[in-house]
Amino acid sequence: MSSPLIRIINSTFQRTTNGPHFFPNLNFTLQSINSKTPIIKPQRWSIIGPSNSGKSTFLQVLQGSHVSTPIAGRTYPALTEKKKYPGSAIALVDFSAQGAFGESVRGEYMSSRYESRRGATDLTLRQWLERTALHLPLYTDNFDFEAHVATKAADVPLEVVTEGLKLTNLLDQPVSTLSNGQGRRARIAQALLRGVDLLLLDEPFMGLDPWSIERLSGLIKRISSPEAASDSNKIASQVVVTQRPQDHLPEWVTHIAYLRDSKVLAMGEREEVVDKISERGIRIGDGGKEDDGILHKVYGTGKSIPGEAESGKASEEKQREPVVEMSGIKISYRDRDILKDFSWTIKRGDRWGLFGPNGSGKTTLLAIITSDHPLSYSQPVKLFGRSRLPEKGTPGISVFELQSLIGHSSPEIHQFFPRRLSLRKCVESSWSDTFITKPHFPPNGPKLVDDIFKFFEISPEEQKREFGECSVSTQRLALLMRAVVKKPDIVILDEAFSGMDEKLRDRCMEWLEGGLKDRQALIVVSHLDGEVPRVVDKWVRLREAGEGEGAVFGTRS
Ligand SMILES: Nc1ncnc2c1ncn2[C@@H]1O[C@H](COP(=O)(O)OP(=O)(O)OP(=O)(O)O)[C@@H](O)[C@H]1O
Repeated sequence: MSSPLIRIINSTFQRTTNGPHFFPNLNFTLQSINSKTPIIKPQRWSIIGPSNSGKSTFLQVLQGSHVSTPIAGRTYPALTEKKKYPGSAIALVDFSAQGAFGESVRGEYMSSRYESRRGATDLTLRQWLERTALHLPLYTDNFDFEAHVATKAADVPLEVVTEGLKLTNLLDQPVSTLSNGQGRRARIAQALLRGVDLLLLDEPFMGLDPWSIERLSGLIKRISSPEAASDSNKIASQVVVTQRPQDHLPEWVTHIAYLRDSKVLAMGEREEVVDKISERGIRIGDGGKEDDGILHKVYGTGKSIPGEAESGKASEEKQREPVVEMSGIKISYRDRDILKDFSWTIKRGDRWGLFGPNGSGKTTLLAIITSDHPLSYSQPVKLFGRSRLPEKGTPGISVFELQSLIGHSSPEIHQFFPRRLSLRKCVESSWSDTFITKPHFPPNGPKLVDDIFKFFEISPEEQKREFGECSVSTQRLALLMRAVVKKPDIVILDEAFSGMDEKLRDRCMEWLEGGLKDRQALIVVSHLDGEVPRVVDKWVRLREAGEGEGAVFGTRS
């Protein structure tokens, strides 16, 4: 029998010796798979719980963080045998909104993501992976990185990892320009390159398209198999993931710990825990998968209509004013076409879903609408009937005008939103020129803010809480409220519900169903059916480079 990788016996944890206790009397064992005594059935754990239940903290405990009482209650027998320390043998990859790439993006806001001339400190994916895998500094003057990388090999070949994560053709791209999903895959590649024994992945599937989920899921299964552990040419690492109760439960998960309020509600073999938890009325898995959902139609075999979506009520359709008119957009980076001859008209009252795999150009298109993309000046796009630059005596539409007409929530805004602002100030910043400048309230502004907080039952006391202190679920809610509160003509919800608890998400859906006015247009981006509001009735699906020509349009009905 091999020694366990982690053994926790009847231990309780604290952040500091005077701080509150969590996971009281925890017992947890993770068997190790190694080449000498392979165990037949690998243990693959999923730590499940709603937002704020302590999932990330649980991973930190496994990693060796936080004070354990008794100190000797938490040990790493298999690592000790190999003379390894948890710090070097265990990697925790969390995709928390801030600092996804550490120093390499240095607080640049999204408009800079699209600029072609980049600073010397902006690393390519290859440089970033090589430097972090070899524990080199990211930037140092007068240091010959190339020579250093050439003489030192990483524990695991770069190509093997990047191939497995579909990153090979992105290696020469600056890391700061990777799409959300690409960035997540890059973070996992970075950890794998370090050749760790245990990979702790905090919500790894969030924001990934169905194909990337399948690929990553397959990779996790492969690297954590006894076959990989016994073959020195293969990448091998045990894996523990966290997920929300409603997320799809991968078939390879063998063990579950279900958490609530930093306590373990049930722990053990998969089926046992699923049964035990369902007795309490909690459902695990498959909340985001609906066979009759809109995404089934978008990506499935359902018929789609090439060209612009048709509406049955043609005359009514004609009367509604367009708020966005794109005719023949073309975006390419170096030799890669992202969007080619793309046309799209969004009218008042439209409820659009914008779908497509990671990296297909959804965020880029939205950045053209919000004018965060420099190409919004030169591309054939009209916003509210006007171009960005003056045209035939008609003045161009300014960034400030656009800001007042558009409400926007996105992972990028989440990433850069100031953590010190209160929830109330976050929502009020809907009327500000920047996140932190004073809002230009209309007369009914404060009342609109009061009303929306009332709808979501957030008391004046709770409104004073700092954004950074709140759970990711509450942060996402605050950003959604910020996007909709001023009742803008265009509401853009880019993955606005990812990281949100199911109950809160449903309440947001209710708000959208009752709260949106006919003059408002809605654009939603999501990779999960459960996160597409029912009001969305039209869709456009982009394709990834090399996946086929052109976008496809369709309707829900
Ligand atoms: N400056 C740049 N240089 C090269 N490629 C870029 C640049 N900026 C963006 N890209 C690429 O453009 C493509 C579109 O990115 P975008 O963020 O719009 O995709 P997305 O559909 O929103 O993806 P996700 O679902 O992962 O958020 C990606 O492949 C990205 O790597």
